[in-house]
Amino acid sequence: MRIRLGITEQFRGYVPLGGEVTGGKTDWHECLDLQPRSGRNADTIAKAAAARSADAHPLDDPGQWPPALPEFRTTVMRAWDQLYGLSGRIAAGMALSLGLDEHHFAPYHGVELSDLRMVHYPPYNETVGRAAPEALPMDEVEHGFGAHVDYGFLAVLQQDEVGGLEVRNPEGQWISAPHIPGTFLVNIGQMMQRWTNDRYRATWHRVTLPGTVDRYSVPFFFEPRYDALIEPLAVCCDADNPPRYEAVEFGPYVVDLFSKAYD
Ligand SMILES: O=C(O)CCC(=O)C(=O)O
Ligand SMILES: [Fe+2]
Repeated sequence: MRIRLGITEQFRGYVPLGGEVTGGKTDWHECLDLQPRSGRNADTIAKAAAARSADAHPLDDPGQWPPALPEFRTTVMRAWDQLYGLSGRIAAGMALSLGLDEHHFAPYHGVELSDLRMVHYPPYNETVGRAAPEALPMDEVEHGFGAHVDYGFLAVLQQDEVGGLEVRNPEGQWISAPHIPGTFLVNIGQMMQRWTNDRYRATWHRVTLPGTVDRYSVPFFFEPRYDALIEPLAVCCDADNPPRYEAVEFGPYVVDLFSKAYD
């Protein structure tokens, strides 16, 4: 397929059923990752980010779009802009909650690695599994999406009413996170945990194996800039609670994680 993630040399595009592995197990979902032309390795992402002009839309790339759906592009770009704006407002609220200026995180926002993802969980059965592009080993499939934390700043997610998303509470129990009409579910990502020195923990979440109906979800991953240096905030550290994390540059850090997830 022309826009398959693996062949586009981008961390974006179509990922077929069986094409994603979480925690060592093959997941039961397919998805489309819509994100700026960012390149497959740390160097090309950095160059693309530096060269991007202010008036070009982050998703403005003809190679990105399924050719059979001409209106898809306009709709997705509009959704992208709204979700990016909403995420920035949530980040401002989080800054205020930490006693910081509301604009504190603004210099760290970045379009180049942010990602609008459309996920489909087909009904789970042997026939679909055997016919999947990666010919799924059915005895190894345990989840629609295995337990994980998202990498970046935060994720703003919409899901249909089918259900199956679970989050882990501080006691280690998995609790259901059902569809609530008119709301988004917001997951904290790893970088927010590092910034806040564990005051805000990244949300462990997973999706159970689907039943007999299709499930759809649309997470938007709001990520720091490629060159954002993430280190514990002074307001979250003191003599009794010293910094627990080294500083990391987000771009190279996440490119390394992506490479392990898809190759
Ligand atoms: O489908 C969902 O509800 C969750 C998807 C997810 O966790 C992800 O894409 O990182
Ligand atoms: Fe996730």
